[in-house]
Amino acid sequence: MRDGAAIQDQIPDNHCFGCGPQNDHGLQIKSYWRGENESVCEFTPLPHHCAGPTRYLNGGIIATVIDCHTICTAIADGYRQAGRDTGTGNKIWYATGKLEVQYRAPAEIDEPVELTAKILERTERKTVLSCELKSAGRLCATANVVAVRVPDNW
Ligand SMILES: CCCCCCCCCC(=O)SCCNC(=O)CCNC(=O)[C@H](O)C(C)(C)COP(=O)(O)OP(=O)(O)OC[C@H]1O[C@@H](n2cnc3c(N)ncnc32)[C@H](O)[C@@H]1OP(=O)(O)O
Repeated sequence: MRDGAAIQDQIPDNHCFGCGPQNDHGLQIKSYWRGENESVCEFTPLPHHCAGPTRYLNGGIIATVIDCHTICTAIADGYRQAGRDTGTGNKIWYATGKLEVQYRAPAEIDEPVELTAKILERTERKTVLSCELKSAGRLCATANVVAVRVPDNW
């Protein structure tokens, strides 16, 4: 179950490799709210996103999708906290201050990965999130992320 349109399709001017709709060479992940403090994302790897063995997903790609899913969640939450629809009015941007990933099991290259992010804490300057990544129902990575509010000219 997920709520509304993709968060990334509501954030303007995003050329990010992982989540920017404006980046034709990027991963173009899509994240959706699931309730108040949780968001979900499903990403289908391509064969060239592999690790050394071609059957497993590259760890950098795993970090990137976790990074982008959580930071976009923090951005959308920033708009919610401001009482605005995502992407309306003055831009709200967050950058990754900290991204800590634990790789618990390999993720299959030929299965979609499912990400669930949770907002644990928020202040005016930062949002702390956790994230789980599953492949074929197996927990493959967990992460803690600190998203830091940055000016809209960052
Ligand atoms: C259209 C836009 C769509 C964008 C989507 C992008 C998704 C992908 C996101 C990325 O990949 S962004 C690229 C990777 N990240 C960077 O390049 C960030 C580089 N670092 C910085 O620019 C600055 O260090 C940063 C903005 C993160 C923080 O600098 P500040 O001087 O503004 O922060 P400050 O030191 O005042 O700390 C603000 C709060 O954040 C906390 N903080 C900052 N860095 C931290 C850190 N590394 N770990 C933990 N907490 C951290 C800090 O403790 C503090 O918390 P409190 O308010 O509770 O005291």
